[in-house]
Amino acid sequence: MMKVASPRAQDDSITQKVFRRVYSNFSFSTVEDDYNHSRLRSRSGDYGKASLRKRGFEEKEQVMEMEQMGAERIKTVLILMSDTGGGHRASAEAIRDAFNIEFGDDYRIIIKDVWKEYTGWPLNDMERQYKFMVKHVGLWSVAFHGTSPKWIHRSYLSALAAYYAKEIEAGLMEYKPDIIISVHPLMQHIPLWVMKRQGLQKKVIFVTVITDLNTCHRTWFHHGVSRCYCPSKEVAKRALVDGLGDSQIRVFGLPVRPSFARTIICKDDLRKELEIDSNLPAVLLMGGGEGMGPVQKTAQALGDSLYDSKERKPIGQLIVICGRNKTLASALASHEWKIPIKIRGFEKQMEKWMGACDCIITKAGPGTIAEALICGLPIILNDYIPGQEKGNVPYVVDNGAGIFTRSPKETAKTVADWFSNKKNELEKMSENALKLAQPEGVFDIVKDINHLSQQQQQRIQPFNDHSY
Ligand SMILES: CCCCCCCC/C=C\CCCCCCCC(=O)OC[C@H](CO[C@@H]1O[C@H](CO)[C@H](O)[C@H](O)[C@H]1O)OC(=O)CCCCCCC/C=C\CCCCCCCC
Ligand SMILES: O=c1ccn([C@@H]2O[C@H](COP(=O)(O)OP(=O)(O)O)[C@@H](O)[C@H]2O)c(=O)[nH]1
Repeated sequence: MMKVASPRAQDDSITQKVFRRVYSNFSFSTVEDDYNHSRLRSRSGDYGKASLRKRGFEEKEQVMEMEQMGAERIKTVLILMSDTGGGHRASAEAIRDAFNIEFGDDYRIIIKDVWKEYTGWPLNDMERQYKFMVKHVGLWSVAFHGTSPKWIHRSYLSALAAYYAKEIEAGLMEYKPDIIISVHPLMQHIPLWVMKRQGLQKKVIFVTVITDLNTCHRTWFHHGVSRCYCPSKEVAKRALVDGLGDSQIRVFGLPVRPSFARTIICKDDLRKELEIDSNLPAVLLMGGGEGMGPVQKTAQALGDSLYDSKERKPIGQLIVICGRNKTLASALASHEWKIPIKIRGFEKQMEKWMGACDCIITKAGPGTIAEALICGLPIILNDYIPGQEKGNVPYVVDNGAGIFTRSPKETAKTVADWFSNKKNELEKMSENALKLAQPEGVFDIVKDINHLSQQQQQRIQPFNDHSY
């Protein structure tokens, strides 16, 4: 059951609304540059302006007619992401959904991996190379920390930008964005460079939404952005140290899909729907979008610890979400289990699975952590990727929302205790998780972007009034 967000205040009359939009469009489209395109011209052309001036907005019918002719100005938002892990896509989708809920058709949202679609090797192959590197953690650690100095990552990215300049430019310009949102650490430098080359820095709003909770890479912090949305105070401090200004930084939380924030969770109903035993406590075990970390060993240990061999009955049940890791799913399916278990692949409605469970075991992926906090799930972190995920461990543990252990046996014992003689501990951690959660963060982000966009329109408008 979804709680629908209350629609935006509709205090403007339709005439005012159309006036505001037609005028701001016109201003935008009179600026002479390659960026103007036929869609904008036809939406905001001379007919709109002349007719509005002549008739002074007296006849509502004519205004309505103009709206039908396309005077209504839809803004295009291009979200740049890459499927290196599952978190960037989840955050991009969260932002898209929040725009739709808050602003309806006012914004057209496009989510793209411009690298994959428009460039060649190695940029178009990041997913595969990233998977390889994080499997060999030493290699990833060297790459992550070795590219931290600005001069190193800038040189790399400049070389790539120069090599693929035309392709990337074509890729970005195809969508004619009014606003670009990057949710990826490697998607600041090159797009901003393209925008500078095109003279678009003042016309296209560029913002970064950081999807790491603490020890993020320095490529996230680019001085040329209008806003850098930080999910936590820790990240905001790093942004300040890296030279971003107060006016650029906002701390609203990591963007989580509105289905988490705006769904009323009824555990019993969810369990019925998902065909999960309604009487036994349930632990959710996962490892990000790729099913990474010690999932198989942990599942086996839980199979033992959640079975009371004296009473010959289970004291809990296990849900394993393997994501895109098919090998893991089939290995688990071939095992014999003494406790109720569900083994699933990539799930689209994670809010339901989290809502149906009592605690979660996961690697320290920021997306999964932020979602689990919203669902009030105590978290056992059993792994982290060196670099960007390392800081997520103290973020959870120091705030009393979970524990960290790499040992599958210790993990399994902790869950068994939580489900039997340490229920109070589980409850306390659940309360702490809810305190740390920021379910409205994604809405605060899109509202702020909308505000930026309105401010920009107002800046352009006076110039236009003079020029006409
Ligand atoms: C003395 C210097 C030696 C340096 C060695 C140089 C090797 C260069 C090779 C690779 C570059 C590595 C880039 C490191 C910076 C990455 C910044 C970062 O935080 O990346 C994280 C993302 C993944 O996102 C995270 O996923 C997590 C879960 O898995 C979690 O969700 C988290 O929230 C996310 O933030 O990583 C990437 O996207 C990296 C992909 C790069 C791997 C492919 C390498 C080769 C392919 C293309 C070249 C890319 C451009 C190189 C420019 C590097 C400049 C920093
Ligand atoms: O079957 C799955 C497994 C994971 N996820 C989502 O993928 C994201 C994983 O992001 P995280 O930052 O935790 O880790 P990553 O996959 O980036 O390593 C989270 O939003 C999960 O809810 C999902 O939607 N379905």
